[in-house]
Amino acid sequence: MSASEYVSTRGGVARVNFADAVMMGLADDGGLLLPAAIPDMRAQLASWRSLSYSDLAYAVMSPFVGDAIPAAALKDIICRSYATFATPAVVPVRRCGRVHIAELFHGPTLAFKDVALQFLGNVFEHLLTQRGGKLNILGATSGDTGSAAIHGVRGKAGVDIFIMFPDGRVSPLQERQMTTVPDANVHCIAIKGTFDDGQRVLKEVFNDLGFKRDYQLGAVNSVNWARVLAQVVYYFWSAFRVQEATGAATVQVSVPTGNFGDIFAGYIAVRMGAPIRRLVLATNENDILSRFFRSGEYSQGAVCPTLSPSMDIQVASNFERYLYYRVGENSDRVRELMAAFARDKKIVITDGGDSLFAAGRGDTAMTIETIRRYYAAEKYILDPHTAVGVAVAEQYLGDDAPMICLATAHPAKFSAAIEQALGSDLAKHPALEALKDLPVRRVLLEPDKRVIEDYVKATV
Ligand SMILES: Cc1ncc(COP(=O)(O)O)c(C=O)c1O
Ligand SMILES: N[C@@H](CCOP(=O)(O)O)C(=O)O
Repeated sequence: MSASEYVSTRGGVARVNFADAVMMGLADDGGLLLPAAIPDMRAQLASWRSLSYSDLAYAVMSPFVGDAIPAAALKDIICRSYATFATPAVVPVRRCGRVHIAELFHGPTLAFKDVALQFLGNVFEHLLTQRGGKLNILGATSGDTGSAAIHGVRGKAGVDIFIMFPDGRVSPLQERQMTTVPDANVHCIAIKGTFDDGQRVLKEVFNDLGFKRDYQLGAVNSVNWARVLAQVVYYFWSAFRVQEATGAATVQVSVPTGNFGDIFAGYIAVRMGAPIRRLVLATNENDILSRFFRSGEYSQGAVCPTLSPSMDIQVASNFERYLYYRVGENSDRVRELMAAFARDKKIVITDGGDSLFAAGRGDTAMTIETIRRYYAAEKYILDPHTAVGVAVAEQYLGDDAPMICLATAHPAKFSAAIEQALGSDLAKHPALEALKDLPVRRVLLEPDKRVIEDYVKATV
């Protein structure tokens, strides 16, 4: 079995290579694609420690790409993708009080999504050049994926991008990062509903295989394996940086979580041999995932708006990928469980749990208190999502494995939350200030499969 061949969590798709997996996005049987094998890279760790971010990205990702993209082209794609970041380190890691912050927000749209979406945009461009044809990307966002995906493909030949976002439920600056982009291939759709409604419609449209084929649909959400793969890299990177700084044998990583994409990348990194002892899963009040890891029950509640809007998610797309491993790579069992969840909005796993994960919930009061405390003690401004991760991480400090907290967005994207916590909007970023007076383009539509398909048909 090979890491560069892909299977579906639901077992209904013939094996495909990396290029076909990227173009397929959501698996054609409604499941999610995963590599047929995860390579054990422990023997390589010593030589990986001294690599630059781009060289490490090549080392981590190339076994999963195989011969679908020639080595020189893959290296070029990776270098161009990370040259757009504001710092040569790409992901700087800094000590901040009792934790280490891995800053994932130095890309063009100031959120961790850029790490994967700069890469995916360039992979799409490469594959379209090789294969010909065009691509109509359909995505759903709770705030950050949308603008990162748009900036990954804006102005690229042969690509149109349609992004659905929940009207009134993303921050004003997140919305402007999407709707002020003037390129003719960018189409922003505010939907009357929540992110979960958008993600449901996204999957319904991708499961309409005739429409998917006729309109050459492509996926930028973390249903696309390339998204997860590019995120695996920074788990190794930040673990190495903290090991250098502290001499620790292993680290812990705290991940603010919504759609389970980011922390699932951490899970893959651990399976590859990353020196990570524990993954700390942190949610806001939308706590379906933290409840699952504490109790075994995965049960859907109503989406609740919070100060960390990008994590206002109840149905976590990548949970199905994790479930596949949790039930012993048994796709029949995954199909049964997903059917049960669709029917009952609940599944229960009674296998005694997974000791790799710890989980907790950081609510609004904890988010505000954590932002205040870090500003007072460290003069460091945490964005509200990162603050959720830090608040939960603090419950797991104290053993000899240092704690890395993934900083998933720049605080300037969430000025209302920063103002609420610190009394005034202390976090500004010139790239965001520049958007304030630009004209916006958006349509407002119902979160309905037919409505979205008709809009795509009428636009392309
Ligand atoms: C700023 C921010 N933090 C955390 C998350 C949660 O990441 P994931 O959905 O991969 O769990 C998101 C959204 O994905 C986000 O935009
Ligand atoms: N928080 C995300 C939600 C979409 O998640 P994805 O990782 O599946 O793209 C966002 O910011 O849009």
